[in-house]
Amino acid sequence: MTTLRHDIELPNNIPKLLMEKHANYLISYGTNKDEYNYSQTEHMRMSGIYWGLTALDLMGKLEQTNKEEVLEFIGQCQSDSGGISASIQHDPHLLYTLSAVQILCMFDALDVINVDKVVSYVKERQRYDGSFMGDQWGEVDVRFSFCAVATLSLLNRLDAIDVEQAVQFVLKCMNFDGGFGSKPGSESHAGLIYCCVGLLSITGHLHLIDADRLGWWLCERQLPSGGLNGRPEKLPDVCYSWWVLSALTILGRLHWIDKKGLVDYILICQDVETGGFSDRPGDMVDPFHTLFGLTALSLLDKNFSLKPINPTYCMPEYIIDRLGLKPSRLD
Ligand SMILES: CN(C(=O)[C@H](Cc1cnc[nH]1)NC(=O)OCc1ccccc1)[C@@H](Cc1ccccc1)C(=O)N[C@@H](Cc1c[nH]c2ccccc12)C(=O)NO
Ligand SMILES: [Zn+2]
Repeated sequence: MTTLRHDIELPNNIPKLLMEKHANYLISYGTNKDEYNYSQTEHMRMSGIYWGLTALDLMGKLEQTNKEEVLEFIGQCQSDSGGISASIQHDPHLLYTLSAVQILCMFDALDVINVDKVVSYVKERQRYDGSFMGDQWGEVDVRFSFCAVATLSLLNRLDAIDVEQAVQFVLKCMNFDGGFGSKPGSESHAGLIYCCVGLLSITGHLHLIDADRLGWWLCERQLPSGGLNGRPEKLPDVCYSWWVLSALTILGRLHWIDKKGLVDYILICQDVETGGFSDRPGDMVDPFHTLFGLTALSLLDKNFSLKPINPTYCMPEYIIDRLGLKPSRLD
């Protein structure tokens, strides 16, 4: 009897990587500010800027962006608490504090913010059990542990928090399937696995992971269409290419994936008219899926002439090298 599998059929003509169209899509996305989609994403604007700039840098187009305008915006988003918000006058949060620090590292412009106050904001988010709250309202999620550790390591200030306790909380989120959920007892999810593997890579604790069991769960995400999903029984989605591939790369098991099948799936998700990538063929494109389509292709095949991406930080490798950071990987 046939088991129902959510998946999609791939057309037979696969377009090549349309880099110029993607660069033009991202550059024009930030310019017409009254455009509907732009206005609907104000609550995550800082992350949106990080997605666009990282994608443009991978394509060698960072110098075509308005650096001064971005730096001015970030300076206005740091609150008295030291935390950074998604947009001006919004509440600060670890998610956007990370995005802002990632952008400033790419532009080599950390002087536009008060770094000491960022460090104290992050430090104040850690709880007695090692976990982190995203903001002052107290939601706990292992995503925020990654935000805290990634932010402080980019600032070379990991000394400000209890790293051992942070690692202990991540281990409590590990499930019998080798994966990780958002809190102890939560279901394994590729995005949270990326956060937990990334944190353990930064702190040098990858040896605590069952790499074969987790690697197996991750490569089980690949469907007949070649695409990857984020959990069993879900549809494929371009952004899960990144969450799964970055974790597999850190675990030294990227070769467990059928690369050709995945490359074809990602290329089919390009919009050949407007530029940009969508989650599935035919859907609306957005900067989020455009970044994660490009970062996945960068990990899969050097011949796409994209700059190498660091799997732990989701930032161009040359930036991580410039900062002298060496996140660990299993070989
Ligand atoms: C809030 N987000 C999500 O929940 C997306 C929604 C989605 C896209 N495609 C299917 N669902 N999901 C998502 O990012 O899931 C991956 C994930 C989940 C948890 C932790 C890390 C990654 C997206 C935004 C979004 C909303 C709706 C549609 C498209 C993008 C989002 O901001 N994701 C975060 C995920 C993330 C990346 N790095 C991280 C580091 C720490 C914590 C989170 C992230 C992001 O990209 N930040 O820079
Ligand atoms: Zn997606």
